[in-house]
Amino acid sequence: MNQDEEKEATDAPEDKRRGRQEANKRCLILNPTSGTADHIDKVRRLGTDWGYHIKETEREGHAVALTREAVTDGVDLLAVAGGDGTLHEVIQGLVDADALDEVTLGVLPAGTKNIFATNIGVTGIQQGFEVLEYGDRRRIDVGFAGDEPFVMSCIAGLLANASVATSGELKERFGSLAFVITGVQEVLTFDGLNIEITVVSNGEETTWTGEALCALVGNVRRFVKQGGQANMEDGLFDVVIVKQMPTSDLLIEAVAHRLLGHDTEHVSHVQARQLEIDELHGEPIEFSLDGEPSSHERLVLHVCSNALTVCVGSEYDPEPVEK
Ligand SMILES: Nc1ncnc2c1ncn2[C@@H]1O[C@H](COP(=O)(O)OP(=O)(O)OP(=O)(O)O)[C@@H](O)[C@H]1O
Repeated sequence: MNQDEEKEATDAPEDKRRGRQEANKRCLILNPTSGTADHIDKVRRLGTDWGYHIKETEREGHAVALTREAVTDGVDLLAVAGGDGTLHEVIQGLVDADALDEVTLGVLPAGTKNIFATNIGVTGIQQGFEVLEYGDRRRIDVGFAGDEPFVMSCIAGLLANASVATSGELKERFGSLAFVITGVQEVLTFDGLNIEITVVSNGEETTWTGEALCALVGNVRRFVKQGGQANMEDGLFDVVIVKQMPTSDLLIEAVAHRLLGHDTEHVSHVQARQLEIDELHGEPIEFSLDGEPSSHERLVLHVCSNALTVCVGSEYDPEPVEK
């Protein structure tokens, strides 16, 4: 019995219904195909116990429309059972309905990677329901790439190709490691990006032009040093530019940066409220927005500060210290 199941076995249903009075209209959007799809019965059962109206997705992109419907229904507590892709669609639905500040959002990790859930201290489905009920509410930043919202990251270049190219089968077998495996395969064939990046930081504009392996823009995720959770409430992106370098240096740089926490020659890190990424030769750049692919020659990114209320677990740290 895992921790989640142990806790579930000791919780009486009447305790579950003793929720917050103010959250009187609740809806749960369930992706029955995410992860290994073994969460369906558990989410349906617990969702009903906790008093949620459950809407199940029937196809790719469906969570956008279901979220818009939930807003029209006047829902004020919205649970998302799925992975990061489902969450991305729900955020898009909230933006479409102009309702980012009208609902309180909680996640029930039922995907493959569940990066967002992990970063806000939600580790299991049962615990996720409890966090929705009793957890702290925090207002986090939402990033926009053009007019498309993202909460975790916008990645251009090598890692975008890797995260998009990672097959469902690989993800199922290897989880997080699948991204690393695909990344190593991709690095051998990747040509690099010819880009200009203009960053607005502390009111000052700085431009970087050159050949890059990738540009990583994190809201919830931090990519430098040991990575981990970024400050999601500071109104700033964590921007990392990894310059083009010989493949043989790449691993050394990655190890120095991630494991040893050293700054390295080929990696620039800056915090910014807004940035523009332009391809210099008019070629489209492949981006990954919260893991979903998109393609642009030019992208303007900005942060909407403290735009979304989310239910966070006790492990969530509003001001994580960079390690
Ligand atoms: N009924 C459905 N049939 C097929 N695809 C669906 C259905 N409902 C949702 N989807 C799609 O499933 C995709 C994957 O969902 P999601 O990203 O949440 O799970 P995951 O890939 O397992 O997890 P993670 O993104 O955390 O690694 C999304 O792109 C979504 O559009």
